[in-house]
Amino acid sequence: MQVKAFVKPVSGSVFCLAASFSVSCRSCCPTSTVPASRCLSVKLSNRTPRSQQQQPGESAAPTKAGLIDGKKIAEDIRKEIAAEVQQLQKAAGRAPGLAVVLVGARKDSETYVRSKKKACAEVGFESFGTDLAEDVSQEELLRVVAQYNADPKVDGILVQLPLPKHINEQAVLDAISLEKDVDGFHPQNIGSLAMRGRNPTFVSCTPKGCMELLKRSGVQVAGKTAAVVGRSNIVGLPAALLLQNADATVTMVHSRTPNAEEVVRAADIVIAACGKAEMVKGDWIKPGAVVIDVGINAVDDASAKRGYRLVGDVAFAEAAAVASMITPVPGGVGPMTIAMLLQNTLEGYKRRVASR
Ligand SMILES: Nc1nc2c(c(=O)[nH]1)N[C@@H](CN(C=O)c1ccc(C(=O)N[C@@H](CCC(=O)O)C(=O)O)cc1)CN2
Ligand SMILES: [Mg+2]
Repeated sequence: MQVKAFVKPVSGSVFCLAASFSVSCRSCCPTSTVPASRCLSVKLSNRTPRSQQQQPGESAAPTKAGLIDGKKIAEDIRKEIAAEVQQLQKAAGRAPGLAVVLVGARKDSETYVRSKKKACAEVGFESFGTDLAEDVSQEELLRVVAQYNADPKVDGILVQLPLPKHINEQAVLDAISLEKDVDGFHPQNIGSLAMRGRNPTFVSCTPKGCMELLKRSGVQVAGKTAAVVGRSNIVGLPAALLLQNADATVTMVHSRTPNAEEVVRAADIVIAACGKAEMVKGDWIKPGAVVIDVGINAVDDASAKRGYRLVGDVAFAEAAAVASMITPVPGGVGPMTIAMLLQNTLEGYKRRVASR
């Protein structure tokens, strides 16, 4: 079996799965603490002339994939944001502000909202929160959104999804001011993404996080073939548009695609966001492809502490044996969603401060 080395300098986040390192060496990452003598990447790249080495996303013989460490990349981004906030807030006279609206008591939503507020505190943002009962009226929810739209201390607003069935979700998302739509779910933001020459005010966090993972892992997107599995407004559609805007040739795969496996197998870059546990199998993956797994699915596991474990939309072990790089679940795309939310809020803050 040919084992490939990473040759492009990448952030401290793609690490050698085969060598079981949790951080990479300095040839992979300038800030890494692993000595080069222990790094599989270095050993292998010493063997092959640089010009002959395979780039991430280019096809080659089967290989052990490098892990794209979203948790570490998200941490790096939070540090960058914290440093920028420190610099900006004195002149601005206030910190960036994010308002988080939670409806009901879903455990997962409560966890995500808590994580978002914690992340705000970590980077020096002010967070505002409104928790509403499961049976809140749409009118009351819209009133809360309108209040935050008018609040000068609030740069970003998000309503945690999913919402209870009796609420018209799209009507609520449409009510968030375009300038504060840090989730990027407003139809005008998605529409602008689809049009050449128009930039959205905000790009939705999960697809933006996928692109950031590719960028910080040294994956060249331009000229590559990409498959996006899933066509949701929140992830699949914007992810496909972002890849296309980055000059990839993109095919979307969904439940009515007759030749899904074939389409995915032709792709240099795969973004899996179909919400079905381990649906994308190892033999769907083109050797050397880069795999970004958006799925977070809980599967029963009596041996796990919580009684379940999380898996992605990709059969990880099988795909990792074929891909050149892959994101894990957990610790891949998930943490990037919150890092991108912070980045969007900072962008909104900077625009609002500059326009005063
Ligand atoms: N208004 C929004 N609602 C929802 C969004 C969103 O972007 N905006 N996305 C998801 C939930 N979500 C953030 O809200 C989110 C999901 C997962 C993670 C994450 O870091 N997951 C961890 C695993 C966590 C665990 O152990 O359970 C990981 O993948 O490593 C962060 C944010 C739906 N709603
Ligand atoms: Mg556009």
